[in-house]
Amino acid sequence: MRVVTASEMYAIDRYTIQQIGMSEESLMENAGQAVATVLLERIQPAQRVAVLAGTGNNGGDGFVVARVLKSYGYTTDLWLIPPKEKVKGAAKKALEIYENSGYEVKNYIGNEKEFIEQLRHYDVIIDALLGIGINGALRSPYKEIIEKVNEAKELVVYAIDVPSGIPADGGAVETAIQADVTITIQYPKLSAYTFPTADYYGELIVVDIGIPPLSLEKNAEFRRLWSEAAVARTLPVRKRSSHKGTYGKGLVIGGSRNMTGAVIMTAKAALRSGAGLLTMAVPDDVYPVVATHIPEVMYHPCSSLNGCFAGEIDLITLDVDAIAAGPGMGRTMGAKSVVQKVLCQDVPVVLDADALYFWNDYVSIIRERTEATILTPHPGEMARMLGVSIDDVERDRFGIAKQFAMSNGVYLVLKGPYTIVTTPDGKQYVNTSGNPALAKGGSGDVLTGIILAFIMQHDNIQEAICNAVFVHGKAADALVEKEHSPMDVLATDVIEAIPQTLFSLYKKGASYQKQR
Ligand SMILES: NC(=O)C1=CN([C@@H]2O[C@H](COP(=O)(O)OP(=O)(O)OC[C@H]3O[C@@H](n4cnc5c(N)ncnc54)[C@H](OP(=O)(O)O)[C@@H]3O)[C@@H](O)[C@H]2O)[C@H](O)CC1
Ligand SMILES: [K+]
Repeated sequence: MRVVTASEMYAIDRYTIQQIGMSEESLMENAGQAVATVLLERIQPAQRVAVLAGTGNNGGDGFVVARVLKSYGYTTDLWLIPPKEKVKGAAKKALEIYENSGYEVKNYIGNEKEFIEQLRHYDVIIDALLGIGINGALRSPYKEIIEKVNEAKELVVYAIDVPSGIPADGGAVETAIQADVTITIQYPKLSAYTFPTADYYGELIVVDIGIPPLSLEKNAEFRRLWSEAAVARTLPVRKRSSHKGTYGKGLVIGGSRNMTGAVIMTAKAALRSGAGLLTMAVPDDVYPVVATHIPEVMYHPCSSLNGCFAGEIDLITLDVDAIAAGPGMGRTMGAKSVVQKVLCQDVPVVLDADALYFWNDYVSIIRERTEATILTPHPGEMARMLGVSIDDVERDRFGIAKQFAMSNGVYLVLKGPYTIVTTPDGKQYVNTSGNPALAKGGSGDVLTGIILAFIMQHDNIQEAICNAVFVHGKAADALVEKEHSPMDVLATDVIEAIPQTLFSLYKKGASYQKQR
């Protein structure tokens, strides 16, 4: 499933109309019919419905929906918010068809009191006030109407395309429809995957209105959801002839006197995710503590200074296939020097946490690298690396991630709800698993371990990273679906949930694995 911006959606519409030859009216009819099909399955015949329609084509979709619901015998009122003369183009045509079918329009203007009075008699509101054409802060009377609808908590609200008031591309929200369900036309919009806007969508349902894929390919950048089906399809298959070396020799670098747990979690997660052989490089001061925790790894104690890396690491003798550096290593000059040495190795490198701290000192080395560099910042780290505020990052997660990945030639994993993976050529993948249980210290360390293990087992780095992000979120989902609440889940619980998650994904992918 692809995700689009408002301007891409308009370009897709234009192309479909002008180059492919579908009429605007038929697209609107398809949109209204597709939305109505969902509504007919969900709304009970005894429920009273109000369709609230605005000036634009979102209102036009609403006219079609109101007509279909009435044709099926539903008690439905169509409230037209602007004066009728303001309705133009395809929406005007849809309104004519509605009226020619013998159905009545209720005008908001002049009947404001009646509207407010009626509101409490409805069970269901269909929000066709504003779609992707919203510009600037909400104007009267839309603002007041939306506030009244939101106040009536007993109403079930279905929004068409986007909850009215939400900017399609995401950003700050002052007033917007708080939908129970949003039925999006053809492709989800960015704001369904950024915050705070995503919180207004409720359940998201996408309906197809028959726009050919060619219109999308010609007019939209590559941005897609990475779902369970994609993971099941792309998980690597273990060959019967394989041995421990087949799945890579990985190196995890991290730890310091104050933070011994992070690197242990990274290593455990990597082992649970299929790393063939794993070595941990830790400051020799903390080696005795770390070594008691994991019997399955080899160790490479490094010289330490005040409990942290002193700066030396002998990477030549280690001979590894991929490296993850950062968890708990501290923000010292010694740590910086170790990371710089790591980046000079000709193997894929994952940098997380403290390894991102001295970003400006690494940029030039990273741009010269030929093997993959994978960075996994959370929004706070991303903001620091760019010298902007966290709000700036959150407001434009997609844009910022793309610009950063392309200009530095890295794979960027911008963490958060709906983690975005961006490849060096700017393709973007939105993760669809995970829940607030992951908003806890240690989550990122676990993800780094899974990524390290997956990039060693898969020859496609993008698929490996996307799958790792998905498995991490899915393991947390599995925990809260069974005996955990989102509050009590620990990062170590997530590691323990990796086996069942992989087990179920492999089962789902069994048919693909046979085909390969
Ligand atoms: N392929 C598709 O996706 C299709 C989508 N359809 C639907 O069309 C809308 C987009 O339609 P559009 O007419 O471009 O935009 P809106 O419906 O959102 O309405 C824009 C008008 O709303 C007024 N406006 C804008 N900003 C504000 C504001 N801040 N406050 C109040 N009002 C605002 C403005 O009108 P004025 O005359 O009042 O200036 C805009 O003109 C899309 O979301 C889908 O639902 C098609 O039906 C089928 C194809
Ligand atoms: K809407």
